[in-house]
Amino acid sequence: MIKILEVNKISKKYKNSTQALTDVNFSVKEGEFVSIIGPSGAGKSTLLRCINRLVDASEGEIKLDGVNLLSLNKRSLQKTRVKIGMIFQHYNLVERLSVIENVLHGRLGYKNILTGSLGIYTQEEKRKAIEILCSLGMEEQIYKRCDQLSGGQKQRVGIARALIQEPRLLLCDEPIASLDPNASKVIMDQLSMISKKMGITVLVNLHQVDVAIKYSDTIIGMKKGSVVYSGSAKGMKSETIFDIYGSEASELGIEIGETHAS
Ligand SMILES: Nc1ncnc2c1ncn2[C@@H]1O[C@H](COP(=O)(O)OP(=O)(O)OP(=O)(O)O)[C@@H](O)[C@H]1O
Repeated sequence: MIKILEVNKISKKYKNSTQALTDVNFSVKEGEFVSIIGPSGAGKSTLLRCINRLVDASEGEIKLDGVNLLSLNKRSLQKTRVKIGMIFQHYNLVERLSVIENVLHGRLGYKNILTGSLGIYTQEEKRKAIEILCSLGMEEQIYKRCDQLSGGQKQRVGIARALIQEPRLLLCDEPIASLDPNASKVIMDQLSMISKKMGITVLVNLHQVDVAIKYSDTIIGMKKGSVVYSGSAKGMKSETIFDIYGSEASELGIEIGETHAS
């Protein structure tokens, strides 16, 4: 399978001297479902943010389809960024706008300043927005304001907004951290469908190790800014989880055998 993403020797030091990432290396294949796990402060969010350049890495290269994202100027970056969808823990929606308006915002990367600022979308874009929302079970919410939605519904709007971008890669920063177990399952099932049926590569930060193991092809385990495990989800052993989480591992209460069986 083709490598869609290559992260080579990435380090990030914030201005306050926090070394958030040190020599991070991994690659992701097209259509793969990859979870990044690790304790709080391990660098998971910083890593995702470096990939879409919300944060600039201090060293290294990040290649998407062979193009080093860190070498792109502002204009080229804007063009390439439409290939990267992003989903956030707190959804990042414009709450006073309708569901469909929020979804259409996902097309802004394809617009010029005028059509973008006036919110001018084609009939085809509107049709596509509705089609995506229906495929995510949101047919009854299309014209509702986002502040009338549940957390799980808001996250589905976030997913729809990312999908209408027609991304090659979907980055999800703790997409279920604010959701109850039922809503979390709906979102994880939809992300899995996006990877397996639509062939879009999914890279997701998760705190829930059991969920990561259940849904992922590959797991990247991080600790103190470094990758300490990179391999198949099925190959994860209790010792690996202990290595990643240290004394926190027992508090997570994960029975690895049960997780693999589910
Ligand atoms: N903007 C910032 N400026 C300075 N330091 C930061 C900034 N963002 C994150 N950090 C620090 O970088 C390190 C990694 O943080 P990061 O948020 O990437 O970890 P994380 O694994 O995503 O944590 P969590 O699971 O709690 O979200 C931490 O020490 C954090 O305090």
